[in-house]
Amino acid sequence: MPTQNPTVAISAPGKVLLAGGYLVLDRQYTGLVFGLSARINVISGEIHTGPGVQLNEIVVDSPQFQDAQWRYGYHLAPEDGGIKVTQLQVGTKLNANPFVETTLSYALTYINSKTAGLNSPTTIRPARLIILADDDYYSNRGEPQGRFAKFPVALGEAHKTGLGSSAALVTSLTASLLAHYLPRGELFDLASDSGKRTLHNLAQAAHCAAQGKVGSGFDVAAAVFGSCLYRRFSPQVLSAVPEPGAPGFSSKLVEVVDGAAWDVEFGKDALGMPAGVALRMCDVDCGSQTVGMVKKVLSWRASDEESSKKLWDDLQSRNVGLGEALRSGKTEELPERLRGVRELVREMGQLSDMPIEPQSQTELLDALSAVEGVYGGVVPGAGGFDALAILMKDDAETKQRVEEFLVKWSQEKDAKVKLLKVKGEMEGARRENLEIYEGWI
Ligand SMILES: Nc1ncnc2c1ncn2[C@@H]1O[C@H](COP(=O)(O)OP(=O)(O)OP(=O)(O)O)[C@@H](O)[C@H]1O
Ligand SMILES: C[C@@](O)(CCOP(=O)(O)O)CC(=O)O
Repeated sequence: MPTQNPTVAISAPGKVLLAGGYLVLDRQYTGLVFGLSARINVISGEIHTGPGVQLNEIVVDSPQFQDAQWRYGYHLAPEDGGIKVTQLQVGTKLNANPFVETTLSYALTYINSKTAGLNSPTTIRPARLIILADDDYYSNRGEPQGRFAKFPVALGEAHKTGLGSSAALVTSLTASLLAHYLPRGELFDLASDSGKRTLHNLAQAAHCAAQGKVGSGFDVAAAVFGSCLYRRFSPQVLSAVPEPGAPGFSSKLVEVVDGAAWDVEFGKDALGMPAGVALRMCDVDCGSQTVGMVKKVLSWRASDEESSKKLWDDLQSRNVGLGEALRSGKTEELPERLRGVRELVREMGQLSDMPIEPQSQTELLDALSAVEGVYGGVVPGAGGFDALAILMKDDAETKQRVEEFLVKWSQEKDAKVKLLKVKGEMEGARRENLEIYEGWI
């Protein structure tokens, strides 16, 4: 009788790129990356074949959202194509989820190769995976149920707050599959450095494939390792991986994931958060189109290499100074260092004709920075209208002052600005105990 695969729960944090947006796309520069306490959780468990469940079927549920279930068949593709995953049509709806589907193809192919002695899809038994997201990932949430809110809408209609749900999802889903099918201590142990590296490499490959572009990967790095001083991997590390199911996909994927070409750096000791200081996120209920912004800024950089290099070098130096002040606990330096970073970010926006720190965000940041107990803040990552990142004293009085200020600001400006529950945190992906999901699994 085959042994049961263990029911496993793994969570991964969201992300905020406090400093280094755009620069971190180039390996010459680094980014101050913080994990966030808003986590994406994936619980894996067996499903028993029976009426309605095919022999080779994996079901993925996102029970917080309406109609959010994806069912997949899978088979071993010929010519070393790995495990090919195909979404099964249920009724008339076939709402694809590229992040889930691509992650299944990549992780199951890697897993199958690692149990290659059997070289049969039966080593990958049917499973059910449940995705639960802390509610700060989306603005329009319904009734909270413990850490997890029920959302009154379909996933596609949820207002994202830009905390990196896709990277956290791909990471926790990858880790859950690895832990479910490769028992801990034999071929995969998330608690070990080698296990985290395997998870990072596999999740980066899947996330970049699902997104259809190779970003810097800081978001997956945060999901795996938590807060760190991040230097991206060389894009060509992933360039030779074929499509899932294509000849040679399996061998190439395993060669890349297990290979030594990953020149990525995660300076865990190079970044920290001083005691008594909290990184908080301020949602402006809007959002940004990162891809278009990146294209415009990089086009400016290419068109004006000399002055853009000087600006980026100066900004890198100010970003490093901010990271140093945080690591060493020099909170008295934070206001000036945050102002210095913002000044060059605004200049980059002006020169590239891309409002990285739009006027309305400038006004809000300046006003917030004047609230007692607030050190300052930035438009993180690509900037625009995603949630702001602010550094403030980690005490109830400051939190109350900030929330009162935001209520007043929202009324005066006819805006919807609120402090999210989420906080910066150092830890990356981790196993969770099942009891925190009571009522959901
Ligand atoms: N709870 C969830 N269940 C299933 N899929 C999810 C869930 N949350 C996010 N996703 C997947 O991730 C996608 C959102 O990723 P996207 O890259 O657009 O934004 P993000 O990663 O949340 O934020 P950012 O702007 O920081 O990248 C959704 O379209 C969906 O495919
Ligand atoms: C602009 C960029 O440097 C950061 C994007 O950050 P965010 O998605 O806005 O949180 C792109 C990248 O690093 O992949």
